[in-house]
Amino acid sequence: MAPRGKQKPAKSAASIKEVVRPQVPNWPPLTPLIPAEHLALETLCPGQILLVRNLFTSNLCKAYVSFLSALPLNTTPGNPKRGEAVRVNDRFQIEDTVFARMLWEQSGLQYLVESFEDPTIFGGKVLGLNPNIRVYRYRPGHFFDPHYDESNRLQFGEEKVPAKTTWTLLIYLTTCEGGETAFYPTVRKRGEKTPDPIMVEPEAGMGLLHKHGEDCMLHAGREVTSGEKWVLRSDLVVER
Ligand SMILES: O=C(O)CCC(=O)C(=O)O
Ligand SMILES: [Fe+2]
Repeated sequence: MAPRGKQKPAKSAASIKEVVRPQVPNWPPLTPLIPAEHLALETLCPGQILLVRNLFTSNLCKAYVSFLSALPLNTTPGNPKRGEAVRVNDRFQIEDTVFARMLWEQSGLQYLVESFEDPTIFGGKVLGLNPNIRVYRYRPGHFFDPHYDESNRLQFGEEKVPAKTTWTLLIYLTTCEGGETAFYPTVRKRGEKTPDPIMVEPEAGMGLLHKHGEDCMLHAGREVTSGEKWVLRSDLVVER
């Protein structure tokens, strides 16, 4: 007989798969929504930061926060890898092509991006949203230190089109105190005064797009002081 404790119960193929690839969430439907023609992509910083107010209605935000609260969120440890920004929040991450497509097509984002006055700012032919969906919950005391977001290469869609991410998408699902997304413009000429940071206060339902990759602005998620800040994150994907 094998010594006690040496034998492990055999895992079925299904349970191994679950460990490696968590099941995709059964996301709530994207309704109610304001028709896309009634929304607008506002420029906060030309070629760098765009905002869409009421991308999600307050009822939709509430439905999402209640749904997301039941997901297995992981608290990110405060010890990042070398070169990574300190980030303290609770997060959930999933590869979900179906949801990414639903969010792109149904929320109004596709319409807004494709009808934007200067489509060149997106850095190529926009294909949709990154299936790498992230959910963040920041509780009081949580924050994301200053960092740059990288552009990632991927094969997009069933046709595996060579693609890359060019802009970060954040959708704020709550309004809270603190928790601003702060952007730090760089000083262009020597001796010039450091410009004030551009502060975006989380507003339930607001979408934010900001350019990332090589000319990403340094940015941070400031500490939440009261309430909870919930964010859905993806990226714009373009052909490469
Ligand atoms: O939560 C925020 O305000 C910023 C999030 C962020 O910078 C990121 O996801 O890379
Ligand atoms: Fe970021």
